[in-house]
Amino acid sequence: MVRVHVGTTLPFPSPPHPIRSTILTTMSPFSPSLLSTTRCFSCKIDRYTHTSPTLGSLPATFSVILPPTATAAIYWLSGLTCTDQNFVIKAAAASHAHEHSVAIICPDTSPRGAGTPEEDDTWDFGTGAGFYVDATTEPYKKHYRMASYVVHELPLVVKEVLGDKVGEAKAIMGHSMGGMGALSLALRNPGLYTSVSAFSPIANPVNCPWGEKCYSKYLGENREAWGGYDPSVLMKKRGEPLVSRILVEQGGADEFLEKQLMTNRFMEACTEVGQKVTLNMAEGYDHSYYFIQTFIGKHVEFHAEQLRKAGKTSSGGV
Ligand SMILES: N[C@@H](CCC(=O)N[C@@H](CSC=O)C(=O)NCC(=O)O)C(=O)O
Repeated sequence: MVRVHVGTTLPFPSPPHPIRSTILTTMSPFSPSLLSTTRCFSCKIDRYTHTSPTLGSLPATFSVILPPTATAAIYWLSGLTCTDQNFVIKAAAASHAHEHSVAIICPDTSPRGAGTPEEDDTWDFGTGAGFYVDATTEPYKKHYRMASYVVHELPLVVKEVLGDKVGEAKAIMGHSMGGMGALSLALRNPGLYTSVSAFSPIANPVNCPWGEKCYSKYLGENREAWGGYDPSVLMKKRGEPLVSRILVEQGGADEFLEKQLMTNRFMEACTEVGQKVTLNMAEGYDHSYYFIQTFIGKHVEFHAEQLRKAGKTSSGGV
């Protein structure tokens, strides 16, 4: 096989010369491959695996709901215990993706097989509980880097498998730990996501048992550092609105609301800085995917509208 470094001048005409394209593809550090493909409404539901340099060279998996007319993408971040598939199977989002011509990209919730202490002992730490942070402590910091994975690496892999189909424009949404991740990553990267929404987010992780358990291990005992991944702390620290409006969906019968989620803390932070936020308290709904399935159409429509208004462009992030 001919090996070349990206950037080397090749003795071939410019793309789309097929030989040149083939050679550059073999140089990818991600080596993505399609695990499965199926169809739902007009959408393809594709599942990919790839090598993830960001996650310490472990294999990573993600799913894509892809309507043929998609021109932009919404990233969906799932909650504790999920893989890339919970949303695809349980949220019934394909008809909405089809209706609004947006792709939905679903990453996994943690690295898998990192081999770090206690990662498979409990459901709310380690595997399935990456919390969308970049760990700073040993031995987690080599693999537990879901913030950088979602913000930096995954869009590159998506571009590699979809080409320019969904462009650069991105929105982000998520559930519970993933709702927290969506809000935090949007706040950490102003301008990167055109819009942000959350279902039952863990709104103030530095002050709840799930957050305390994970952040003390991933980020160490200095609680100041935890605030870098806390939507309420980040919003207050920012001191001004992030986007024109944030959408939050919260079940009134959610079993985790008082002890873990504390949605009111995020609402208070938004009020303090003048951030417009719409909180829909949905009476009778719990924390499950039945709740998500009920309201996902509204969120896809919200993001599609913001992406359209933004003219499908956004700037790079940190
Ligand atoms: N231990 C239980 C509860 C786990 C749970 O409810 N997980 C939620 C997210 S909670 C916050 O991030 C979830 O989305 N579960 C997946 C699903 O498909 O419902 C358990 O293990 O079930």
